[in-house]
Amino acid sequence: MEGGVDYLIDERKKAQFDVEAMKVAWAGSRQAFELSDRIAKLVANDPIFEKFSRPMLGRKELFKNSLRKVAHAWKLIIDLRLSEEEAKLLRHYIDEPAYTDLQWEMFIPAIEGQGTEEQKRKWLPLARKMQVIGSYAQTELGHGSNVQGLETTATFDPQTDEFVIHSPTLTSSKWWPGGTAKVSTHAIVYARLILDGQFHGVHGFIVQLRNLENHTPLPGITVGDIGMKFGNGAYNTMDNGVIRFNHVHIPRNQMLMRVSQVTREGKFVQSDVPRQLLYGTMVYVRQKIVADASKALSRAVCIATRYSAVRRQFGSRNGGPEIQVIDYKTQQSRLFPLLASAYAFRFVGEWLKWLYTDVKQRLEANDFSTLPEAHACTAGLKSLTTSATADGIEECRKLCGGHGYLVSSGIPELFATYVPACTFEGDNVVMMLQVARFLVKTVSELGYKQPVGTTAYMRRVTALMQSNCAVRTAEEWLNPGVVVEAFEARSTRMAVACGQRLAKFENPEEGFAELSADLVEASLAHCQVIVVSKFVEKLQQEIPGKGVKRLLEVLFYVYALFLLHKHQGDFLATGYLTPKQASLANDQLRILYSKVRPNAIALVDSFNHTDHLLSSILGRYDGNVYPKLYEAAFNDPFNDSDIADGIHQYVQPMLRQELHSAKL
Ligand SMILES: CCCCCCCCCCC/C=C/C(=O)SCCNC(=O)CCNC(=O)[C@H](O)C(C)(C)COP(=O)(O)OP(=O)(O)OC[C@H]1O[C@@H](n2cnc3c(N)ncnc32)[C@H](O)[C@@H]1OP(=O)(O)O
Ligand SMILES: Cc1cc2nc3c(=O)[nH]c(=O)nc-3n(C[C@H](O)[C@H](O)[C@H](O)COP(=O)(O)OP(=O)(O)OC[C@H]3O[C@@H](n4cnc5c(N)ncnc54)[C@H](O)[C@@H]3O)c2cc1C
Repeated sequence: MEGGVDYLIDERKKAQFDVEAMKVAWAGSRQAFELSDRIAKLVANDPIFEKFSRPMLGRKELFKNSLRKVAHAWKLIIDLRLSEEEAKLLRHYIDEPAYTDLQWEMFIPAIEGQGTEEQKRKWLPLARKMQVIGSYAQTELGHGSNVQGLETTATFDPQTDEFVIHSPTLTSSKWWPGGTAKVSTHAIVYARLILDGQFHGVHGFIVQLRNLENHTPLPGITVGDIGMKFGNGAYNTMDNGVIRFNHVHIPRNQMLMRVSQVTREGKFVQSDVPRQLLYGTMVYVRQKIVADASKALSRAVCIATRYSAVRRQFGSRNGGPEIQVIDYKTQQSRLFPLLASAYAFRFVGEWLKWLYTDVKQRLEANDFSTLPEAHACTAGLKSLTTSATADGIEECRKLCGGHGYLVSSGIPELFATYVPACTFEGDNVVMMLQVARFLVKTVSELGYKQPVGTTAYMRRVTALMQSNCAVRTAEEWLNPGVVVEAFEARSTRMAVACGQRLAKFENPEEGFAELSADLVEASLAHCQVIVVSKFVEKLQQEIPGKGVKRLLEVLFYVYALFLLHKHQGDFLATGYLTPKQASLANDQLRILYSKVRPNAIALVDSFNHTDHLLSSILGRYDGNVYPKLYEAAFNDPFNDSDIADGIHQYVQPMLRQELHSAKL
C-alpha cells in the first residue's frame, strides 16, 4: 500500500460481513483459498512476471518475453515441486495467453479423452514433462464452427502402414491453432479419414510439426503466424498459426483410436463409443471457460467498484466533497448486477466442474448416458457467461469514464484478451443453437419421457404453463422459490412455444433454421434457469462467517431480479408476470442496491485479487488513483523527451509556412 495510506479505509469499515470468510466462500474452501493466495503472491512478487509494460512492447519482443515467463514458470514448477493444480494456478496468475494453455488444456486432454491406453502410455508422460509441446489444430481457413466441413485429409496408405496428411485446398490450411506458429513440436490435427477412397468422418491425428533437435518445420509442413490480433498486448503473446500439409506421412498408430480404429489392413472399426466423444476436448475446455468467466468479470468489477468509490463528480454542498460516483443510482444499477453476476458465475462454474468430473468418470466406465446433458450445459453456459462477461468488462470501462479508456486502467487489455472467448471453443450463437436442439428434443418427448438433470423442472410442464406468479408486494420477491419458479415458467413457455411453432413446419430442419433467433432466446432463458438455480443451491449449503450468507442472498436477488427486469418482455409476453409484478421486482431491485452499497468495496476485496493481477491504477487496493495516474503518464516512454520524433521534420515546417520546401 502506498505509504501505508488506505484511501478506501472508510469504505472498508462499512462492511457488514466477514471479508475473510467471504474470501473462502468465493474460493470454494479454505484450502482452495490458501493455495490460490500463496500462488498469487508468488507471481506478484516475482519481477519476471511484471506485465504493466506489456501493451507497449512490439510483437517480437512481447512474444520473446512471454517465452521467458513460461520458461521461468516451468523452472519454478520443477524447483518448488508444484502440483498440477498449483501449476495451473501459476498460469492463471501469470495472466498471459501462451502455448502452455494449449499443451495443458487441449493437447493433453485430447489424448486423455480420445487416445487408446497404449497411446496415453506413450504420449502423456512426454507431454507432461514438456518433452513434446502440443497444440490443437482443428479450425481451418474455410471452416471453424462446422467441424464436419473440415477439408484436411488423412489418407491411409496400406503399403507403408501410414496416414498421409494433406491440405488439398487453400481453405483447408489450418488457421488459428494457438502455440503452433512458432513453438509446438506436435499438434492434434483434425482431418477427414479416407480409407480406400471412402470418407469415414473427421478424426484426430498426432502429427509432428518440428524437428526436436533444431526446431525447424519437418518436410512437407509450411507453418507461420496468422498475424496481429485485436489489442496491443492481449492475445498477441500467443502464436496462433497457419499450417499447410503437403503429403506428410505419419505412423498409423498416431490416429487417436479410442472412438474408432483403422486396422493394419486399412479396415474401419467403429467401437461402441459414440462418435461425439471426438468432440470431448471441447466439452472439457468449455467447462474451464465457464469457470474462468467469473475470474475475468470479477477483475473488471473490482476495478470499476474501487474507482467508483474514489471518483467524485458533482453535488458539492457548502464547499464539501462532491458525491462519490458509486452513490449514483444509475451507477449502482449498472455496476451491482455485474458484481452479482461475478458471484453467480463463480458458483455455476463450481457446479459445472462437478458435473464434468462426474461425466468424465462415467465416460471412463463407458457410460455415455449423461453426455448430451453435459454437452448442452457446457455449450450453453459457455455462451451465456462469456457473452455477459465480455459485455460486462466493456460496461466497467464505461463506468470508469474517460480514465477507463487508458491502458493503465487495466480494462482495455482485459477486454481484448477476454473477448475471443465469445468465439473460440464454439461461437456463442452456434453454441446456443446446440442447446436449442437439446431443448426441442426434450420438449418433443415430454409426453412420454421424464426430463432429467437441468431440464427436470419441465416435468411440471402443466403447472408451469398454467399457473401464474402470485407476488403482490416488492417484499414477496424476496423468496428463492418464487424467483426460480418465474424463471422456470418463462423458460418452459418459451421452449414449448418454439416446439409448437416448429411442429407446423413440414421439414423440421427448415423450421429450425427459420425460428433459430427465437430458439436462441429460449436457450438463453433455459441457461438462466441453471445459473439462478445453482445460486440457490449454493445458498442452501452451510456458509460460515458473520453476514456472509446474508450478503450472498442479497447478491442472488440482485442477479435474478436484474435479469428479470432486463428480460421483462419475455416474462410479460409469456403471460407468467403482470406489468405490476415486473414493476414490483424493479422496486425491490432498488432496495437491494442500497443493501449492496455499504458492502461494495468489501465484496470486491473478497475476490482477493492482487494489484499485480489487476494491473490497474484505477483498481489499486489502496485507492491512490490520481498521483499514480500522473506518475504513470510521465513514466510512459513517449514522454522521455519533450520533442517527439518527427516534430522538427513535419510540424515545424508547417508552423513556419515552409512545407513547400520541406522533405516529407
Ligand atoms: C479463457 C481461458 C479458459 C482456460 C482454458 C484454456 C483455453 C485454451 C485456449 C483455447 C483456444 C481455443 C481453441 C479452440 O477454439 S479449438 C476449436 C474449437 N472449435 C469449436 O468449438 C467448433 C464448434 N463446432 C462444434 O462443436 C460442432 O461442429 C457443432 C456441435 C457445432 C456441430 O457439429 P456436428 O455437425 O457434428 O453436429 P450436429 O449438430 O449434427 O450434432 C450431432 C450430435 O452430436 C452432439 N454433439 C455435438 N457436439 C457435441 C459435444 N461436444 N459433445 C457431445 N455431443 C455433441 C449433438 O448434440 C448431436 O446430438 P444428437 O444427434 O443427439 O442431436
Ligand atoms: C483467439 C482465438 C484462438 C483460437 N484458438 C484455436 C485453436 O487453438 N485451435 C483451433 O482449432 N481453433 C482455434 N480458434 C478458432 C475458433 O475455434 C473458431 O474461430 C470458432 O470455433 C468459430 O468458428 P469460425 O471462425 O468458423 O466462425 P464462423 O462459424 O464462420 O462464424 C461467423 C458467423 O457466422 C455465424 N454462424 C456460423 N454458423 C452458424 C449457424 N449454423 N447458424 C447461425 N449462425 C452461424 C456465427 O454466429 C458468426 O456470427 C481460435 C479462435 C480465436 C479467435
